[in-house]
Amino acid sequence: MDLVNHLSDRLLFAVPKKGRLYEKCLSLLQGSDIQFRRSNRLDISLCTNLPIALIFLPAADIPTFVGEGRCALGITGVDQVEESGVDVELGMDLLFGRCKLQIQVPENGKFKEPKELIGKTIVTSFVNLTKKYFAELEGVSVQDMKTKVKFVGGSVEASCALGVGDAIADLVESGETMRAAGLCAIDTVIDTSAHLIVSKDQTNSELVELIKSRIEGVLAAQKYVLCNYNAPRSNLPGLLQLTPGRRAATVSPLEDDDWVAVSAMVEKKNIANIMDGLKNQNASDILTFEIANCRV
Ligand SMILES: Nc1ncnc2c1ncn2[C@@H]1O[C@H](COP(=O)(O)OP(=O)(O)OP(=O)(O)O)[C@@H](O)[C@H]1O
Ligand SMILES: O=P(O)(O)OC[C@H]1O[C@H](OP(=O)(O)OP(=O)(O)O)[C@H](O)[C@@H]1O
Repeated sequence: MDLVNHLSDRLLFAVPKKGRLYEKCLSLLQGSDIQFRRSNRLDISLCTNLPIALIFLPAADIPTFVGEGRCALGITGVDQVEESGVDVELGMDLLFGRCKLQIQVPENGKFKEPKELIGKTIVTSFVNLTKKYFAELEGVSVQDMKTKVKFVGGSVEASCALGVGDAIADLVESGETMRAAGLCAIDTVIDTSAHLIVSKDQTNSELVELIKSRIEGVLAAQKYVLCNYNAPRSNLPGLLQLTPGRRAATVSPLEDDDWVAVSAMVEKKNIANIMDGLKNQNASDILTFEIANCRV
């Protein structure tokens, strides 16, 4: 099929083709019912149920494609957006791919503070962010700074041991890679997480809003459970303080006038404590349900 000729009337949505964000993006697309089949080795997939084409790109290239208006939407890390310096709208924090770009030095080496690295060589995949950081540290423009910033495309953590640089600027999530390489962080350049990014030139706001609303629904379904219980009417004010719901709890009458049924969305991470509190205030038949999907 001549794919390119099928793109003109579709919204182009750039998603990472591999790496740390890939699996989470696929499950977000699945939860949003954006259906597609990805053919082997092909980086463009036409959606079968919406006028969208998914463009699979390296996470680092997505800001450029969206920033230049070639793709209306994209998913990538804020670190990549800041590194590219493009003007895109940060549409939504997707709450995964959370990590920090940090300045790291050999653990038992001579450098303890960022200022001691002025004039030294820093190795990174984030050349622009690292230059900006050191230019600010030196109090000069990027052109006039003394610190040298060297690009490598991956395995940045090996650079100090191999003598390629004095320090590195690299992403840290659990800290395992850094510790295994005998490095420690002495400062954070930027905190990052995956975001939905939106082109300022996009022309299909209706479809963009539909996709945003579906993704918001997937995120809310991950964050909340539905909690149902029966409550003595007299205890309702105290019980509703525990389960106020996202907007408000649903309270329905029961055959027994002294009791009501309550249904509310509750944050998953608090559910055990909330159920204990409901029980202490004489609620009964307390049930919680996973939310498969929702619109919020
Ligand atoms: N350890 C991590 N934990 C969480 N998010 C990360 C981590 N490493 C990278 N990311 C996020 O994922 C984005 C893409 O990084 P990744 O290393 O997967 O890129 P890649 O170069 O496309 O893939 P690969 O490393 O497989 O070649 C980063 O810009 C960052 O936002
Ligand atoms: O703090 P941690 O949980 O150990 O994660 C940090 C590591 O993850 C990223 O690399 P990745 O493994 O994606 O491969 P790369 O080095 O090829 O970029 C990053 O560049 C670090 O090396």
